[in-house]
Amino acid sequence: MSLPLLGLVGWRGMVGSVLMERMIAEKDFDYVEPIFFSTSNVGGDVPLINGQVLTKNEKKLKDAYDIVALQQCDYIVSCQGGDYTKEVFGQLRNAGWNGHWIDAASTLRMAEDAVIVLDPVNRSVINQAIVDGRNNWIGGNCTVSLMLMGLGGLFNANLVEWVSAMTYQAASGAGAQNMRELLNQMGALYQSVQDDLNTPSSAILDIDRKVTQTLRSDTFPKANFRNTALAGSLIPWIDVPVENGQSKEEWKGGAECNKILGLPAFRQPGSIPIDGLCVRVGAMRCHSQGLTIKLKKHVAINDVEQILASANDWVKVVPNDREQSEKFLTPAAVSGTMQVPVGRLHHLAMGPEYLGAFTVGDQLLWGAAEPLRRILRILLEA
Ligand SMILES: NC(=O)C1=CN([C@@H]2O[C@H](COP(=O)(O)OP(=O)(O)OC[C@H]3O[C@@H](n4cnc5c(N)ncnc54)[C@H](OP(=O)(O)O)[C@@H]3O)[C@@H](O)[C@H]2O)C=CC1
Ligand SMILES: N[C@@H](CC(=O)OP(=O)(O)O)C(=O)O
Repeated sequence: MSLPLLGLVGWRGMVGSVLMERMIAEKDFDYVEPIFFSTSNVGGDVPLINGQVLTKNEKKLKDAYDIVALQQCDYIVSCQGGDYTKEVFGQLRNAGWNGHWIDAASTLRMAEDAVIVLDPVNRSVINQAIVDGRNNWIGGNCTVSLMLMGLGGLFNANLVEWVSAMTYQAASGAGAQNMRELLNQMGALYQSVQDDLNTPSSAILDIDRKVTQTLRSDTFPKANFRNTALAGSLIPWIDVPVENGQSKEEWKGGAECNKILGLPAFRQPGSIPIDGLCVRVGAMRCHSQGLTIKLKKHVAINDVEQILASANDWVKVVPNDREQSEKFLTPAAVSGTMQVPVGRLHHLAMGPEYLGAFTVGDQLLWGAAEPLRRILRILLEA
């Protein structure tokens, strides 16, 4: 029996590469015949992924803008970005293609017929959409998905009145070039004071003065971060401005969370207010979030921990203890892993229903690639 055809677009980018690794690890290619598309190397050889040729028949890269070629696919997964989706998706549907479109880009997320996929949190929404014959499946914003992976238990138990999320987002969310630039910035700072650091008697305020001069100098590498330093600093704005003083990244918190949970649209009666400030920090690929959660009632911390821990297989409750927080609740500990630790759980001074929490997650795994490969498997098994 022939396998369903899976078109892969954007497989060599940063998100796409993480997706490929995860699909190989989970043996997803045993269930599909992949067809690799390219926007830049049409006719080139299909890639070796982890040393393997994954295609059984098609050995050349197809044109990612060739609607007829795309139409042959039963499923298309795109990690190519929003501009590609804007250009191709409408043409494909207008040409009568009714296969499953699975996409990492934000373009279609809020479209009425699109489902934002995060199955450990919204499997019931996905199941209903399958019954309804939906075929547009979009991965959520990384910050949103990671918050829901961490806090899903409280939302599912209908305990959340509102959430304020203060984020600490990694350079990877801005793209591969930004990760490189962050490291170049770190290197430039180090170089500017290398001799002083090697001299134990040097004065720390002199070192600091040189670092600040370097941060502000015209030659500091910062083109990708819109001429702003990230290393040794932070950037309190992510993505374009929208209404109400929010950045688009902040708007996504409310808009996407409510949609993922199957609740009324953000700011409509019955939706959960979710808002905060999104900040870029010098982490590589883990987004962290400091959360203030107003619960609908007081819930004992032991019960909160139990509700959170039992929500999915990846959330890990870290006891609110200094050593364990330092060891397990950091980007350094979580990077490259599937775990989503949540900790610093305690009632806040504002009152017994106010809960403080901190969560960390890899924004390329649960924040981008993993929900896509999981919806593919769900659809293949449906
Ligand atoms: N970065 C993130 O955190 C997240 C991104 N997304 C979405 O995923 C999309 C893709 O993001 P991301 O993977 O970071 O983008 P990349 O820039 O890493 O890759 C996008 C495409 O750029 C082309 N490309 C050109 N030069 C290179 C190169 N040197 N190495 C690899 N690819 C290259 C490839 O297309 P081709 O092979 O056709 O030339 C590739 O598919 C985003 O636009 C966004 O919509 C979603 C969630 C999180
Ligand atoms: N905006 C996110 C990354 C991202 O790609 O988000 P989205 O998938 O919503 O465009 C960040 O900067 O960390």
